[in-house]
Amino acid sequence: MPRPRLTVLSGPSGVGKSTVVAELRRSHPEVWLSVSVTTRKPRPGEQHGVEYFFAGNDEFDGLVASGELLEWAEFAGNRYGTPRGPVLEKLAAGVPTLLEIDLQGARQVRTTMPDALLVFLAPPSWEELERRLRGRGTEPPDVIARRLEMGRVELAAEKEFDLTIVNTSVKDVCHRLITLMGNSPS
Ligand SMILES: Nc1nc2c(ncn2[C@@H]2O[C@H](COP(=O)(O)OP(=O)(O)O)[C@@H](O)[C@H]2O)c(=O)[nH]1
Ligand SMILES: Nc1ncnc2c1ncn2[C@@H]1O[C@H](COP(=O)(O)OP(=O)(O)O)[C@@H](O)[C@H]1O
Repeated sequence: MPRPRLTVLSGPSGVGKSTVVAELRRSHPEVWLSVSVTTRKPRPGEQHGVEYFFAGNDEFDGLVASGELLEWAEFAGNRYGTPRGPVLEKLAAGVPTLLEIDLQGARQVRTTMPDALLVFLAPPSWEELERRLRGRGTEPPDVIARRLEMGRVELAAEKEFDLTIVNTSVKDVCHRLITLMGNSPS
């Protein structure tokens, strides 16, 4: 049986990562999408245990202290982390697994799980990235400015990834990802 592949999807805020993950959840239930823990407040429509596990600062501190996170990072004023146990269980059970995490998290996974495939999701252009982030309308202008600043840093790190997919069409991105995840690491 081919080994299942741990795949990481990263890219600047607003590029479409959540949209791609939501489409994968709908169209490819055979892929397991890790649910991260975050100290960020839920956006309208986000459900505890679906998009994220929403946690307080003390709870997050506890998870870090007890080593329950595979990786974690602070991003734009909030903390985010991947629960370790479920990821290892799914991989051991042969289930293709996807983490949608930021650049700092991707770097940690590169070190701790060197077989992982690191995929960078890129916008068609900087202008389109700004348009998407502003168009989403979920953050106030100061938070958008901060995320765009982070976005420049993330875009500069593209070459650290195994490959780049440009998010022009969400369906095409999903198709590429599924194809990649079906191929065992050589
Ligand atoms: N390191 C790490 N980053 C995460 C995790 N979960 C989400 N992120 C990243 O945190 C950043 C902010 O996520 P979010 O607040 O949902 O905003 P959005 O990605 O702009 O919709 C994104 O780059 C996510 O990929 C995680 O478990 N670990
Ligand atoms: N391929 C695409 N074409 C046009 N708009 C897109 C595309 N992918 C995502 N979007 C839109 O861009 C905005 C940001 O997407 P989102 O998934 O929230 O990004 P991220 O999770 O990377 O921050 C959303 O309004 C989303 O509907």
